[in-house]
Amino acid sequence: MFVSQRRFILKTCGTTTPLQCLEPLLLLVTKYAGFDAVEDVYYSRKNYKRPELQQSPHCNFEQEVAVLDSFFKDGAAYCLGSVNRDCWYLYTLHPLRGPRRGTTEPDQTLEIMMTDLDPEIMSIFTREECSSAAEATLRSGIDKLLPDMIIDDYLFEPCGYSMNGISKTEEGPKLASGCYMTIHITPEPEFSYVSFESNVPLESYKEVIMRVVKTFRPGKFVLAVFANKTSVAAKAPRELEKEASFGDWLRHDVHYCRFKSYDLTYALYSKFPS
Ligand SMILES: C[S@@+](CC[C@H](N)C(=O)[O-])C[C@H]1O[C@@H](n2cnc3c(N)ncnc32)[C@H](O)[C@@H]1O
Repeated sequence: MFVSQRRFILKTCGTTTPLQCLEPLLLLVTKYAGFDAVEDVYYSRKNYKRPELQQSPHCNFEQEVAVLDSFFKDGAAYCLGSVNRDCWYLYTLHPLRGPRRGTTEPDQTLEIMMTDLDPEIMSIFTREECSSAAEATLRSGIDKLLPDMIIDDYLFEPCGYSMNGISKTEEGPKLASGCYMTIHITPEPEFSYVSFESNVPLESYKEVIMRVVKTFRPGKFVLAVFANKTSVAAKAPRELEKEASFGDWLRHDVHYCRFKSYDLTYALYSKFPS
């Protein structure tokens, strides 16, 4: 969970039920932070491998949307990608119509959702191979993905890895202060999955994406890149729309979307025919 002055970011996994925190979260924000309106919401996830194992309302996106709609009156739900294969669901407020309240401070997000990962790399994220999270961070090269990050990492027993990073604010940072990156790794070969997310402001994400996919070597990955008009990354969604490959990974699907103040590109790449 990342908390900043005007925003919460919650990332969960497994069979957690993040939408159930909406009501208490909104109450707490009103009571303790004095905010009286929600400026925007981004609820997103990749399609599940085994949706039937989830708990309500997360077994299907329609149920999730119904819960979100009960809180927000101007929400819009999207599915990008192929509904019978790989896709990515998004619920957000203020699609294209209506006045937008609040500020338009620069904002951008890069998400890379990777599946079918190289077992040799995945073995790093087990207690058998590494005795500490710090060792796994160094051996995998996670520490080199973005410069100047203070990393809080965790290696699960017997396997699994999570890290949260915040950019350093002193020593003349190469990155803007307050940037985050977060990586979560499920190394089990039957359902291996790695998610990477960051709000680092860059004009182009091509190099970071290449570093990330070379580090984890997925068979397949989904990209989602958001940027608003005031961001240095404003042109990044358009740039990625044109990117037919990343090294050995070929693109199989792409969508470019325009929202009121954000542009978004979704794309699916794989090493094999999809
Ligand atoms: C990356 S973790 C989930 C991370 C979660 N978002 C977090 O930071 O708490 C998922 C991987 O860790 C393993 N794991 C081991 N113990 C776990 C636990 N107590 N909770 C969640 N995952 C666990 C799972 O088998 C899976 O490979």
